[in-house]
Amino acid sequence: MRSALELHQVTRFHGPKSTGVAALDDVSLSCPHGTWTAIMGPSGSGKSTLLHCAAGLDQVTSGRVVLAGRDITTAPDSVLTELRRRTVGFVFQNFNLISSLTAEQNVAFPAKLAGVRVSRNDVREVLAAVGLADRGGHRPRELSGGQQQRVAIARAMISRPAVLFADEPTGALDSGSARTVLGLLRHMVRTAGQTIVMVTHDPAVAAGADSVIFLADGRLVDRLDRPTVHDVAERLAKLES
Ligand SMILES: Nc1ncnc2c1ncn2[C@@H]1O[C@H](COP(=O)(O)OP(=O)(O)OP(=O)(O)O)[C@@H](O)[C@H]1O
Repeated sequence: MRSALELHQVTRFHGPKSTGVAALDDVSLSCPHGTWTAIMGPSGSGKSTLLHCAAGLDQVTSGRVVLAGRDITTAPDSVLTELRRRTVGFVFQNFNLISSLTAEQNVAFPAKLAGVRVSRNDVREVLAAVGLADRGGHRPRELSGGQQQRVAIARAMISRPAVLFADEPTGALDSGSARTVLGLLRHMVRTAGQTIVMVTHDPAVAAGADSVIFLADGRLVDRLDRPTVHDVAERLAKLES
């Protein structure tokens, strides 16, 4: 099976070589299509840097990144911009919805900005898929945190991204809403074959994924397939001690 995302010996250095920091150090990783990968590790271990390099938001110092079959390592800005619009989707901790726009308008807005035509039907379909068919006319303040995050997921999904990147997608949610959002992500992987790459600090969230990779000091140091909350928490505690 071809991978949706591949990192080959990726290093990302910040600052001058003598005094700088290797935020990522020789990381190789393959995420097959239709799988959900969680990235964990202590604070400062390189999780966000990995996500940003994988999504084409940051450039690697050495190594290669192949996203949806395309080597993006040395791609020019114009290609990366196009890629961000059409090939990847992003979901962040704080939803990043526009408060003056309705849920439907929020979902359609980035696509419109990118000059991509989306029909009202497309918007309604994707909102229905996240269980918000009856909330399209509501503004963010009229929605719960979990509902706002589901609007953000619908917004990311409308371009049918090859990879959905999520940075602490449940970090701002109560446990009930977090469960709903995680259930939705699981459903997207299982029924639509969506590929997800997610950063989280929470073992219970990581245990929803198919695999968990662990970073420490920029290096990929461990991996769990079919993770349980207990196993994830134990491995993480070992890295943090
Ligand atoms: N722009 C930058 N300039 C210099 N150092 C940086 C820069 N960005 C990140 N770093 C360093 O690279 C390392 C990895 O940072 P990164 O944000 O990827 O870690 P993280 O695992 O996501 O951390 P956290 O869990 O605290 O968000 C850290 O030591 C950080 O200080």
